Amino acid sequence: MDFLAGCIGGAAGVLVGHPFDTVKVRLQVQNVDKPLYRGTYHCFQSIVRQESMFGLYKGIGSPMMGLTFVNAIVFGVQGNTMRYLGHDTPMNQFLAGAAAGAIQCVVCCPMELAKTRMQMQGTGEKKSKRKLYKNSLDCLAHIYKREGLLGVNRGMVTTLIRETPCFGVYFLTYDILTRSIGCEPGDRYMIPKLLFAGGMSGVTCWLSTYPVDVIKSRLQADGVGGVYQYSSIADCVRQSVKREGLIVFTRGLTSTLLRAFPVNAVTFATVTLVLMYARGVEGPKDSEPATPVTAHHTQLQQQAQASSL
Ligand SMILES: NC(=[NH2+])NCCC[C@H](N)C(=O)O
Repeated sequence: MDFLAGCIGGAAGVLVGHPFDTVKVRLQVQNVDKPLYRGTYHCFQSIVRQESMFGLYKGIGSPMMGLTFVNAIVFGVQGNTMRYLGHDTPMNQFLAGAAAGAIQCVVCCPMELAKTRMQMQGTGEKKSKRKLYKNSLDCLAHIYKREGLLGVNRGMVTTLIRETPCFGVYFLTYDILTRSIGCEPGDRYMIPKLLFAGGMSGVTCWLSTYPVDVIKSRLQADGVGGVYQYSSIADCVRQSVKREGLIVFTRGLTSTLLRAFPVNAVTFATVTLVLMYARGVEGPKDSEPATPVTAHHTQLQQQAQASSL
């Protein structure tokens, strides 16, 4: 059930947040010597003006297919790891989230490679008239044909470095917030509280490893137009800091945070509600530790039973 709930939550999140992600990638990867965009709003405006609203949704195929599946893995692995760990402690919340974050990289890395390439296609001075890739799957097929499995997993190391701690923070933050603001069963403000806790979990986790995300985007966009700038992660960091200073690690951060709150508010609230109502019958067995999402529906179930007596 965790997997299905993660699927539904993931799809809801992608629809809400993809335009913000496109702006983030464009700002992270643009050539600082000849910048196309002055900032977040100018980037939004330029994309809509030059590429219509559809320009903001370039590359959505990949995250729509991938993120939905990724969220299914994330919430499925996290829920089952919590059951395996047996006790609901903050450390176990972090560890279960980190395990989920590491495992989902298998899908997340190729998905984000295709997304990044599609989002960068047709931009900058190397704007090629002929579109190289028809869609995200065609993009991955091209890369696989040219560079094999290694090529399709370009950016895997930075993705693992970014995702493993980040998802630990993601679930730990949600656990702490939902317990401290009290998403009590029958609480008339439960939904807004779930949305707030989910949104803040997304913001916190993106902030926790954002510099790594900048490097990952640059490595995955490297080679668009055939010119490779970076020979390694260290080389990418060195060149980026040398040319732009430490401020480079904040490129696209505003758009990322504007995206992170609504996307993760919707994702976590959707997952929690789907689990609550879908598990209304069984609820977590006594032997199962409550994960944040299962804790909610157990409380709600008790409330519902009490009120029906
Ligand atoms: N690199 C990260 N911040 N990973 C966490 C991603 C959380 C959520 N799936 C999102 O897209 O916002």
